[in-house]
Amino acid sequence: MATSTSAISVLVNQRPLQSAGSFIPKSRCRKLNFKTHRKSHRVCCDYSRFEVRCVSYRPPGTQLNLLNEVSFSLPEKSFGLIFGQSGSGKTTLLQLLAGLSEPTSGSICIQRYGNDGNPCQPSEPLPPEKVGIVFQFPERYFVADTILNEVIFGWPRLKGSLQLKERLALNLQKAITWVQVPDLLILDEPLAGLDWKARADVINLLKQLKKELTVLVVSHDLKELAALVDHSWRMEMGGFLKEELLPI
Ligand SMILES: Nc1ncnc2c1ncn2[C@@H]1O[C@H](COP(=O)(O)OP(=O)(O)OP(=O)(O)O)[C@@H](O)[C@H]1O
Repeated sequence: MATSTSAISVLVNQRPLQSAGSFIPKSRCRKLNFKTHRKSHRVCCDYSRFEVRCVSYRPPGTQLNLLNEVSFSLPEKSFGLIFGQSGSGKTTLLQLLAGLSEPTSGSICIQRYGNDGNPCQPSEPLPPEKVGIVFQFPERYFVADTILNEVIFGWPRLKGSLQLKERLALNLQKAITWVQVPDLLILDEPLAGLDWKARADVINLLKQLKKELTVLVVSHDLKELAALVDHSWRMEMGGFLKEELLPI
């Protein structure tokens, strides 16, 4: 069973990876009139973080918050792990990060910092196209092994349309290359239901991906992922998140 491995491939491997450090060009200096600085001067942005600020979520038509003032941040090119009891709200949080639902309050953004540790630009909302998501049950969402095959799945399969298909496929390939890899990759239970070989493959893949992008994982498999983890949080029942070392 290698469902999750192929799902990650669907989202990532078919596209060229960004070169290391391309998330924010090193020491990109801009002339800014940024509010935290009293007067306009040269500001150097050295690194960035994905920041979730005081996010609460209540599904439309319900009376209960699934997430309650969740705040955390993840530096670029680091590996974060969220663990916690079933039903505490972990998947709900990932869905907000991927832009599949909107927070009821709070914000999800990218904040760039200078080498003095202060913000060097106003924060920007995290655009959904910068986020790749591997769902807990990818087989429910995908039918093919590559993005290209997935997208052209419904295309005409008649003999005579081969040329048209080739042309469309070429255009698609260009579009996919243009979109490139996400900056933030989130994975919901990437090891669940896999045999030992597939689990080892996914862990190796995550190790490689961590060099290229920021990774956030929700998992119960804490021991197997521990070596990769830079930051971890526990989601408590009721959708309360707190920073906590892995309990292993
Ligand atoms: N649209 C919705 N409306 C109402 N309740 C919902 C909705 N979506 C999820 N829930 C409930 O919110 C809670 C959190 O669900 P969520 O799937 O985020 O938990 P989880 O921590 O990811 O659990 P698991 O580890 O089992 O995947 C659950 O009790 C779930 O039933």
